[in-house]
Amino acid sequence: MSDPLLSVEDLKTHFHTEDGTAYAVDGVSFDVKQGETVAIVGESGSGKTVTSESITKILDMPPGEIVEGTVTFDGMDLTSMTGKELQKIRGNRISHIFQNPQNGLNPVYKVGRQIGETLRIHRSDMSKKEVRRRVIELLDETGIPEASARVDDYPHEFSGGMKQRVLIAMALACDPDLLIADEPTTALDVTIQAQILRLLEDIQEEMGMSIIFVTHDLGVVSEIADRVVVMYSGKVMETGTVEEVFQNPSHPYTNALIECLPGRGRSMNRIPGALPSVTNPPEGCRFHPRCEFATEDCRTGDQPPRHTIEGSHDASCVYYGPGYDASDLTFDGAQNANQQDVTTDGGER
Ligand SMILES: Nc1ncnc2c1ncn2[C@@H]1O[C@H](COP(=O)(O)OP(=O)(O)OP(=O)(O)O)[C@@H](O)[C@H]1O
Ligand code: NI
Repeated sequence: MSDPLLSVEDLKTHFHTEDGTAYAVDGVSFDVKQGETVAIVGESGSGKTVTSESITKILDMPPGEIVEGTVTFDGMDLTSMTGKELQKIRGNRISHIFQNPQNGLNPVYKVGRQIGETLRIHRSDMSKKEVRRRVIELLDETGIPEASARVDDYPHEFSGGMKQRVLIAMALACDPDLLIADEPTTALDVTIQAQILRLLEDIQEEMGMSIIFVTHDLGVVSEIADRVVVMYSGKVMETGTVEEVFQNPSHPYTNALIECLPGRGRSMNRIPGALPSVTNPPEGCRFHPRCEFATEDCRTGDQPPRHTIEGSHDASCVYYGPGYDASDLTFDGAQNANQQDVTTDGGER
């Protein structure tokens, strides 16, 4: 089997704040294979953005610091690279798109010029004419009508959804191996969200890049991802393929997230209880204070190891380890969790 394109191993990204150390990402490991979409999912504050921004080190450091771990991309360790070396990778081999398309564009420059900028930096052998032609092509590919005219428009002349398309065009300009999309549809209305998701799927099919898709919305995950990384309080709770995780949610946290989907299980809107403090997280499993199955073992020591359930499916829960019987995790509404089609509507807060 070939090596994964990206391998994040035991990543710890902490912030030094006035209130102490914030353990935002605290020992996260996962792989992304060539051409696959991996969704990072979890409630607000679980460390999804910090994880994804640690990959290319676009975090503010300080106050952030990668205190441990490695990020291996195509055989290179990104964590030990200099800023200059990383600049050659960002926007070129790994590009990011973000939640708010407003912030990604400079209001004073035409969109075509802004997309072309990426090409001028990373593809300096291209002529002005070639850059313009490629920019129009990119706008066209990302579904902007009359691309050859819109290339000379300013950002304010585009709607929110169209701005996000422009930013996707910019991210794709250099044909990246990995696209990191952090809640790219959250700021858009529901119909536009669906269009942008479809666009990303189409583009991936055509270009074959890998995608890391960050979202708090499990409904979106089942539509777009191949594999899922469920995060909670800076830790990975469960990973597996979309089928494995949706048909057989194994960590009580994942199950609770699925129960929160509209029309599911107990139909609660949110998991009862609050996220733990980021500066003073609980011992043991970080989810134990909210977990109805927690035992003494869950309340002490470190986060439990990620026990394999089957294939690539694992869960960081003592019930899958020695001395426990996983069938004691009697999830309410587990039978409902077998239905595969989950809709995107209603998932947003
Ligand atoms: N610059 C910073 N300084 C201090 N703490 C930070 C900083 N950036 C993030 N954090 C903390 O790190 C934790 C993880 O934040 P992160 O943004 O990764 O969460 P998230 O899972 O992406 O949430 P959301 O769904 O709201 O985007 C949070 O508790 C946050 O307060
Ligand atoms: Ni985030």
